[in-house]
Amino acid sequence: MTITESGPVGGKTNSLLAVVKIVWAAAPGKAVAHLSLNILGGVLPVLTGWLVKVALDRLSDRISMGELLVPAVALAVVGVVQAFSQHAINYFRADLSRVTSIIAQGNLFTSVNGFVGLARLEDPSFLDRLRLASMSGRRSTNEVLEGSLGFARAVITSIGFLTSLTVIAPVMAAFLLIFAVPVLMAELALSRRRADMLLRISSHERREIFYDQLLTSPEAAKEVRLFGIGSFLLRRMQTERRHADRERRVVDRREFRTQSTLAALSASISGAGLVWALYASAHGSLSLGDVSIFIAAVAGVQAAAAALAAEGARVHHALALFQHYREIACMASDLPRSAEPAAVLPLRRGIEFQNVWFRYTEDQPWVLRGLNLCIPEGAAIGIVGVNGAGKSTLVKLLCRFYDPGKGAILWDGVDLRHMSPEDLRQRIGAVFQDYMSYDLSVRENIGIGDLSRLDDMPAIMEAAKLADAHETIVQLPHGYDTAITRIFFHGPEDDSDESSGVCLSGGQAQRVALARALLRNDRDLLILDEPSSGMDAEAEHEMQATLRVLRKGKTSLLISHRLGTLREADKIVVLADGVIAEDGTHKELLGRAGLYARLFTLQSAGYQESDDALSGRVGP
Ligand SMILES: Nc1ncnc2c1ncn2[C@@H]1O[C@H](COP(=O)(O)OP(=O)(O)OP(=O)(O)O)[C@@H](O)[C@H]1O
Repeated sequence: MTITESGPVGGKTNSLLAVVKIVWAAAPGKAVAHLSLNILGGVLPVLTGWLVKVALDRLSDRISMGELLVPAVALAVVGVVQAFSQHAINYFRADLSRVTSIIAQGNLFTSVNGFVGLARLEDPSFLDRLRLASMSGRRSTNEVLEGSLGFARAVITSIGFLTSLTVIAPVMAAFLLIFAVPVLMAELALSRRRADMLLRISSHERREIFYDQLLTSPEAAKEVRLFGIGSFLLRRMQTERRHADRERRVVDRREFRTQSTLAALSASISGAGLVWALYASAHGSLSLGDVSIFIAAVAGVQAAAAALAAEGARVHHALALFQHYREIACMASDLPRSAEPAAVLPLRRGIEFQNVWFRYTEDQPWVLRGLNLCIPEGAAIGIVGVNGAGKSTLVKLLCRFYDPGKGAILWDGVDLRHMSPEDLRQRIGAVFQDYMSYDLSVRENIGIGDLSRLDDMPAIMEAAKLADAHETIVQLPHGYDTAITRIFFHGPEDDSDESSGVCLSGGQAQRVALARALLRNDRDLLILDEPSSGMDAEAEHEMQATLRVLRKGKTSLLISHRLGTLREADKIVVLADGVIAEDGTHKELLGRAGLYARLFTLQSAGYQESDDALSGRVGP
């Protein structure tokens, strides 16, 4: 990651403008109403102070009841407006928070979805930032908005009271004004420290969440219990929490020391001022009304100065977090996008890897070292190699989840980098080795293979039949509408209390994933990375027979460790040390007595030893 603290999105002023933009886009009318109410909220305390002074002065002058009525009624009206406006402010605050956070969330995840590749999502420092960005996208717009309005309110109130105080006690006004400066500076420094601390503890918090999920997820529960690692994981989780808490405590202590010292100083100043005002009143130089406005103004200025510092710090802190949000929301794609992408036409000649070198990061070894591979249109290619040989990496490069470090991958002669990644992926159907099972209904689990056919039941059922999943699905409690879930009762859309979600077996879930890929069977390239690894012998046998028919005449890549499933491929490619060690048909490779022949012989021997009777059916 090359993002600096200030980021490529400008400073805090730009972030403030970005918040204003979001708020304005979300609800301009409500934003104006909220702003007006906050300005009113700043003026009303000063108005109340002056009305009390007028009322007290008139009372001590023993004037008529009629003249007293004016400030009394005005005070009552101001009280009513103040009470109403506070509730209206609360309402607009909550509503603006809702509408702005939905826009911020949309912007953030639109940006993340726009990343072409996977590398950022595999980078821990990016994930830390993303977590902070997601948190601040939800909260910081509101924090910045409310903090700024609170700050504006405090400025108005303090100007009003300071002006009042200047009339009665100019020295006191100057004293309070000077004192507000260090308070503000101290609060800003504290908020900067808090924002830095949050970034520092982010990796501890992420690890804590990881252990938390391990301790509560049904997937991990079996091993956690069998190996008895619950308390080991708990200890690790709490170690992470303690690390984060240590950092938090340091900042809390500093805040406590600074804020309590400033509060004590502030109380001493107002105490001294009060003694002076009472003394001046006793000697006749201040009226009763003057004393009341003096007390209100000193308390008001101090409260406003504290609010200024607190709201300023709040805005500063929220803007610091909001920077993470903006950096990610404004981030360009990780892999370059062509300004004028070439059209991705149906495959006619084939796909070619030309001297492809690839490593995941610059400090890791090369996985592919000058790979040259041709996948002719219409050919069924099998890929073989020991664990870690780079088979899945090759597939990920084909889908352009990464770009080669050197060399190029060509689709009918056009470099994948010159195409729109979305258009390219539209032409590919795939089952990945680490396939997903979504907590959605079976229909949706298959339908998301081609969103345009999400409700096309005949097509979904056809894909399920091809993947040999149909018979299992129709026996589920709600057939294709049954949710595959352990998190939600029915599915994320419908979380009512009565459970009818099911948990599929590994092989059944793999068939659903295969059906999802086969819904895209009309695509130009079908990638199958260990598509039947979790299936029983008979199911795998039938599955391979189906796939053989489906792959006939179609461009496809099949990766499998069970070499028997690749026998009928047009060409088998053996990967080793980042290049093609050998290639040819099954027969040719066996005849060459190389790596393929050795692996195949080892597997055949294993099957024959285990059960000669079955070897004809489920051999490698
Ligand atoms: N996301 C990643 N980040 C860093 N290294 C990775 C990543 N994925 C794979 N690797 C590394 O790249 C190498 C090739 O991995 P790959 O998954 O392509 O192997 P494979 O041939 O598919 O292995 P297997 O047969 O075990 O599935 C391995 O050394 C692996 O550790």
